[in-house]
Amino acid sequence: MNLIEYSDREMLAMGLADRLATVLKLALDGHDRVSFCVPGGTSPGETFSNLSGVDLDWDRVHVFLNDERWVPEGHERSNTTLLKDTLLTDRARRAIYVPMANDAETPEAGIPALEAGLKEQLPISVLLLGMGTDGHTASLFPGGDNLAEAMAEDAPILLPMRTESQLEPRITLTRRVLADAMETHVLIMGEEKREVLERARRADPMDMPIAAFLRDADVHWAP
Ligand SMILES: O=C(O)[C@H](O)[C@@H](O)[C@H](O)[C@H](O)COP(=O)(O)O
Repeated sequence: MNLIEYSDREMLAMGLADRLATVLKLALDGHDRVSFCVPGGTSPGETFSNLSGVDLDWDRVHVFLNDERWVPEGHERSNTTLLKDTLLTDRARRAIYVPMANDAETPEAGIPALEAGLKEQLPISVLLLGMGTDGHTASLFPGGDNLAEAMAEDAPILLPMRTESQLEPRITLTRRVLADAMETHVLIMGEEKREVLERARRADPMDMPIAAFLRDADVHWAP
């Protein structure tokens, strides 16, 4: 793991956007198209806004989420809405959005169509992950009802995930899909998450799923 510390959150949002732009450019130099997989939640908004203004061949960049909360688009907890409002705007409006949500009633009903679209995006070229204070990443939650299946080597691309700590059902890319990424960056902010990160470095991924992705990752942190 490579830890990159920034003096504050604004510097992180600038530095991380810059780093992601560089790795996306490098990937675009070597490939006709690249896939860029990003988290939802509250942390990445400013980084996304900075990145959206970068001059890149966005029309060759396929963007999708790590995971989604099963709520309608436009809902305040919709990661898709966050992505469209903060990243897929400005220059990055030309990027190709790959859906991680649809209007099916349940995750189980929605997943087959989403998997069909995601299949051709793998392996992920550039992966950005977030982390929760319980050590979850994407929607790989400690204690999640499908965690064992989602962490397995033979997991499907996507699985539903339900857990008591979360209001609504989720869908998540599984461990093997995320772990296959060519390049992994993790975004965390605040002292509490820094302590969680230190614990996660020695943890069993079934207890703290972020542990499965740290070894080769660049972790970007600000207080
Ligand atoms: O939908 C989500 O919530 C995520 O994609 C999730 O894995 C997130 O990255 C972490 O929970 C951190 O969330 P915060 O940035 O809100 O702390």
